[in-house]
Amino acid sequence: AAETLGGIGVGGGDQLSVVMKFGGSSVSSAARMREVAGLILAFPEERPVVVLSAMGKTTNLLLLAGEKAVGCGVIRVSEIEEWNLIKDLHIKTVEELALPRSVIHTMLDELEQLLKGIAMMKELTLRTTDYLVSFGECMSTRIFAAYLNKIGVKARQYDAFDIGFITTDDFGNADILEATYPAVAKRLHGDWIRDPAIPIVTGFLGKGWKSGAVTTLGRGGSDLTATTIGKALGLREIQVWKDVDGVLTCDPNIYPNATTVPYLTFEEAAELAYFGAQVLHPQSMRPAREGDIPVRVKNSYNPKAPGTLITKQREMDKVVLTSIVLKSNVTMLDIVSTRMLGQFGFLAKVFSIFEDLGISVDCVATSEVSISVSLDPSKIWSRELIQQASAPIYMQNQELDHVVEELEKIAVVHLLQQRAIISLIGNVRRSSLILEKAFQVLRKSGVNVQMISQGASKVNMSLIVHDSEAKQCIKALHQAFFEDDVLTEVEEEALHMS
Ligand SMILES: Nc1ncnc2c1ncn2[C@@H]1O[C@H](COP(=O)(O)OP(=O)(O)O)[C@@H](O)[C@H]1O
Ligand SMILES: N[C@@H](CC(=O)OP(=O)(O)O)C(=O)O
Repeated sequence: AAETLGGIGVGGGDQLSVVMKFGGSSVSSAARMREVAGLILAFPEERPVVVLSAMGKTTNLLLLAGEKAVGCGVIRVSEIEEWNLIKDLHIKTVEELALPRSVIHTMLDELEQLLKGIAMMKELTLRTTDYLVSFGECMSTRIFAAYLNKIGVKARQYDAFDIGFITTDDFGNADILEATYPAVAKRLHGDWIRDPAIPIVTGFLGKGWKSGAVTTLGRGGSDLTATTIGKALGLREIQVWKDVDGVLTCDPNIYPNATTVPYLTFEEAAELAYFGAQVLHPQSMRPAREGDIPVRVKNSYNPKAPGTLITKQREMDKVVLTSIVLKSNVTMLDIVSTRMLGQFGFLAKVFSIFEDLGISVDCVATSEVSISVSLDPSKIWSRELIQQASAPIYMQNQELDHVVEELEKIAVVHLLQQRAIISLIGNVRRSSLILEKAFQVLRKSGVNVQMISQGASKVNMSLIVHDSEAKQCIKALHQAFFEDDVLTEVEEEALHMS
């Protein structure tokens, strides 16, 4: 028979049923942690695995503290502003939750030692950076598990790198390896059967299979931790709790009139994330799709809102456009063959150069003798964990110079910077309608589209414009597709035809 712990029914025989992931904004303070505990307890019929990100902006603060430690000297480490903010936030949270300081004391000591080590070595490798940022998730989960136990809800903290999250050794952007699924399932399920307690797992982290060192899954990687656990355990549902009402029709920071998209397919969500919507980690849909486990995006600040439900299929008949996504600071390359190689030899060579340099391409357009590509900004500087906008400009340029140098052996290359990709995620069966409307809007706004990429994906059409015009375009497109009540004739016709 199921015993009840603090309102959550946990019977040893029952399977874990859902994964609930809470992002940094959901657990940014003691008050928020209390609310999150309340949210978990509000579903007493569930047996959740909880995945947490670092509190608030801790990951950014750790990165900045590390950068400062490189240049400040051991003695001044204690004065690093970001280190003090991290320390104060975690100590304050522990105190406000009336927990003993010992919950995070060792972690804070180790973190200070690490910053001193960085200061002493005057260098911060990618491997050390991952170890450094891991303290964020290691602390938030320890605090939250201790709090649940204190209020009588049995919980057990886990570091993902100790329970089978095996990854490649690409520090800062590691990929999860297949061996992770059986290992994580065995550990979490086994512990649950033996001694039921809500697992509280660190998001974002893994263990490199060769190095044995802590790795991170790329910014926002806790979403991927959650879907990986969902697939590993074959759970009923994966919930990702954010600070917005779900996936929205566009980034609310760009245009506040964005509204919630109630349903998405895995494919739509993956494209949306890949093309830059910060709301989901680009790789996070893969395990959910493979395990066919629904993902629900919910707002921890507004739990009553229905959120977004992401599943394998959905009714597409009435769908025209679902969401508009912007990827800024994109670099384009126009590569015109010098005809030293035949056409297929030319294309093969261009892509082998990208492969050799580890550079990902987002959009591609070709003619007989030329090829235009846009380069994924986060991938060009993937070795830089801090978001690309703040990556040192010399580093960006060095990497680009290298690409151009290699390509110039077989082609004339024009580098076009400060471009933006506007991705229209929607029903590609209505591509003519979507493009007609989009081009009408852009023409009225006086914007010239520099490249179009459509066809490879069933749900996405991409337009490249100049960065300086992009936000204005998003606003105008949003108004035309989502705010004009009256369907235009052409839309009605298309809907009738379907
Ligand atoms: N299309 C979109 N839908 C929803 N949120 C978006 C979208 N594009 C960008 N965002 C931003 O993503 C944020 C949520 O993602 P993230 O910060 O990773 O959440 P968390 O840290 O809670 O996991 C939102 O606060 C919003 O500003
Ligand atoms: N803390 C990590 C991982 C993460 O997923 O965070 P969030 O869920 O707050 O986006 C980051 O900031 O990248």
